[in-house]
Amino acid sequence: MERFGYSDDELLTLPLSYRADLLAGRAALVSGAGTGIGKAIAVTLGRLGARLVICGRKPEKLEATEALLKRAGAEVLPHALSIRDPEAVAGLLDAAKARFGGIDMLVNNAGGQFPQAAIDFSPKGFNAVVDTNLSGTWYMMQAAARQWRDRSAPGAIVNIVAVVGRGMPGVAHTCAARAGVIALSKTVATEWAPLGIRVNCVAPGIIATEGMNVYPDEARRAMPDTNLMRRFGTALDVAELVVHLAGPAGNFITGEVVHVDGGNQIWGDQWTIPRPDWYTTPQESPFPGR
Ligand SMILES: CCCCCCC/C=C/C(=O)SCCNC(=O)CCNC(=O)[C@H](O)C(C)(C)COP(=O)(O)OP(=O)(O)OC[C@H]1O[C@@H](n2cnc3c(N)ncnc32)[C@H](O)[C@@H]1OP(=O)(O)O
Ligand SMILES: NC(=O)C1=CN([C@@H]2O[C@H](COP(=O)(O)OP(=O)(O)OC[C@H]3O[C@@H](n4cnc5c(N)ncnc54)[C@H](OP(=O)(O)O)[C@@H]3O)[C@@H](O)[C@H]2O)C=CC1
Repeated sequence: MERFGYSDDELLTLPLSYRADLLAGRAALVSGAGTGIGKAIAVTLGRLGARLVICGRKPEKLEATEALLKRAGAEVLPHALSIRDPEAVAGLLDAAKARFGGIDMLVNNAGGQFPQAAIDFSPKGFNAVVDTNLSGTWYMMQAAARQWRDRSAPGAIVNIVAVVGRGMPGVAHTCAARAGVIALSKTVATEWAPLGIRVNCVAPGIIATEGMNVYPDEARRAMPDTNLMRRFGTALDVAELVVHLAGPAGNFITGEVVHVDGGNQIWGDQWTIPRPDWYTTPQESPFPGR
């Protein structure tokens, strides 16, 4: 199988667009940091001087990112949990406070879905995706905001979502959850501005990560045709945008959804499951209008 995503050495050495001490003295919490985009975000923040709290369900994935962050000279606190457990999330924020005095930036990257026709979703499958991507992200946002309020400290949240403006056939559950995160983010950007908390979303298009292996070969092969650049984006494309929004360059940006998608929001098919004949061959509608 084709390798998707960066090697550890690439994550540590690829040139960045920011000065090396940009985030010195700041602490960041990144969810889903054991793989793919989350790992690239954590390592990029660490290379720029931030201290890191990293979380995800599987400790062995976090250990790999921890080792990489140490090679980058960053202090790191790994903490295994499911973001679907609100008490565990509260404990995570407590642990971050005990170790670093609190965080300055929260990046909600953990998430995922499986491709399936919506008509076949089971209640358990639909709920698993909504619990992870919407509820889990919310528990993290609220726990961080409460801590910032209680510390009278400012904070920045970046939520990783997806390109959902036109829907995405095959992943309706995630479209519903991500649209929910976008609406939540815009709403609390307003409620929390008086607390000095900024809230933004990043919507990646197709990004080369090992997470892409959940899609069938045929769907993955067609993915470069879904954007104007005719290729996959990289985890660093996403990570550098996160630095912009969470760091000092983003000080006047809140309530925003920034797409890093090669133009997929305006052009390109988005099928993640085989298309029905309806969309591939000329059809005469069996449902004529009156
Ligand atoms: C052309 C443009 C394409 C753009 C692509 C779309 C943009 C997004 C890309 C990405 O996000 S890249 C990849 C990101 N990573 C992942 O998606 C990770 C893989 N997915 C998951 O981990 C799961 O899907 C999950 C549901 C998000 C995890 O939840 P949980 O661990 O609780 O789930 P499970 O225990 O595995 O399953 C619960 C329940 O869900 C149903 N289900 C799960 N997988 C499938 C499947 N492949 N097909 C059908 N149904 C599935 C099922 O009901 C499960 O219950 P049980 O049957 O196991 O009892
Ligand atoms: N790659 C792409 O093209 C796109 C990705 N995205 C989104 O970007 C994010 C990162 O994707 P990517 O890196 O490609 O995929 P990955 O599958 O590699 O990353 C997802 C991460 O989320 C973690 N995670 C999943 N569920 C939970 C949970 N309940 N609690 C804590 N952590 C969890 C996983 O770790 P563990 O299994 O250890 O819990 C994993 O590290 C996801 O939200 C994804 O949906 C959006 C659009 C496009």
